[in-house]
Amino acid sequence: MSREEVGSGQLAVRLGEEGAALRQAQAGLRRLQAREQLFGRLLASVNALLWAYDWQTRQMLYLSPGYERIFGRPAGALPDALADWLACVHPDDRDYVLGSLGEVLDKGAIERREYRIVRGDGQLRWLSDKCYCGDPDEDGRARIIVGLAEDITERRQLESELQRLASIDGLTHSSNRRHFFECAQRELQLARQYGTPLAFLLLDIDNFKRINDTHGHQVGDQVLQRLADCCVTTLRGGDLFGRIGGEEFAALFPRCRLEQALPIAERLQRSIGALGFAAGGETLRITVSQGLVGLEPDDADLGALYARADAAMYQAKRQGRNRIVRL
Ligand SMILES: Nc1nc2c(ncn2[C@@H]2O[C@H](COP(=O)(O)OP(=O)(O)OP(=O)(O)O)[C@@H](O)[C@H]2O)c(=O)[nH]1
Repeated sequence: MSREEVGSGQLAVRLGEEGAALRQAQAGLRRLQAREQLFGRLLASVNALLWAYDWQTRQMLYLSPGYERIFGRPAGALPDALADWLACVHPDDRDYVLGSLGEVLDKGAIERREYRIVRGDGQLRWLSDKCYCGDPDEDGRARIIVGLAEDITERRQLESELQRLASIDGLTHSSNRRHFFECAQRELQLARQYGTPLAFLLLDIDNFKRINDTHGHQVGDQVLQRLADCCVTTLRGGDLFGRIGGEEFAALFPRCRLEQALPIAERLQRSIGALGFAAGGETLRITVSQGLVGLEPDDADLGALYARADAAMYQAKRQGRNRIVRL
């Protein structure tokens, strides 16, 4: 075989090898492109936003297409995206968002990070924005934070509605016993802390059993509802009020001495006495007995205040009902 023939044979082999390598590279490229398209479709279809932020350069590196949908704004130029992001955060939550972003550098991950944003159309939305931080580079400097933000507004609304429902009395829509005493406990702590006065009132409908027995439970329920409405409108803004038993209600007057609470109890007595209920062709009137007490230095807890108000209220019953007894 001549030298020329050997040379052209080697060239053909090399060309063949290079052609195979090229086809392999092209197939690899097609697979990468297909995978990129798949990721693109996945990111565009999930109702969440993936993001990456370079803590070192203070620049957003990546925002998935969810940004436009969740924030209701165009993605804009990447370098400004963090500023854009913060501008959309509710002003009261901005410090928290920045602070927790820095915190993730120490903790490695923040699983619960919830705050409010204002969308492009002005709507207020709640975000759950978990974030994670990778290990530092070899030079120990570059820090990339990645995050997953989801719109959780509906969940937050549901939670607060459940909370509201768990704290109100289903019939009168006033605070239920548990919620009333929780709030009263907080007020008592504040009164102790700041040395301010506080008054506590128990109010019980007189002969309510007779109303039920004579006119039926429906009329009884109506009495409870209207009495509660009447108390809420008669009391002042900062006062607490709740239904703590069948026909028993309680009120707490923060920063109010016993003498200052008395005119309020008297006003309640008059407003309730003026209520009229249509029952069996006549107008039914109701009265209430009230026990009113003020916080005293010896009162160890809310229980002590409650016990004295209860004793005062039963004294009012024994004295003939339709009256206020102070203790
Ligand atoms: N309609 C109605 N009645 C209720 C409700 N909860 C409790 N009651 C009734 O309230 C009545 C309370 O009766 P008592 O404890 O004997 O008190 P009272 O008749 O008001 O008598 P005094 O308190 O001594 O004036 C009972 O008949 C209970 O059935 C309610 O949600 N709706």
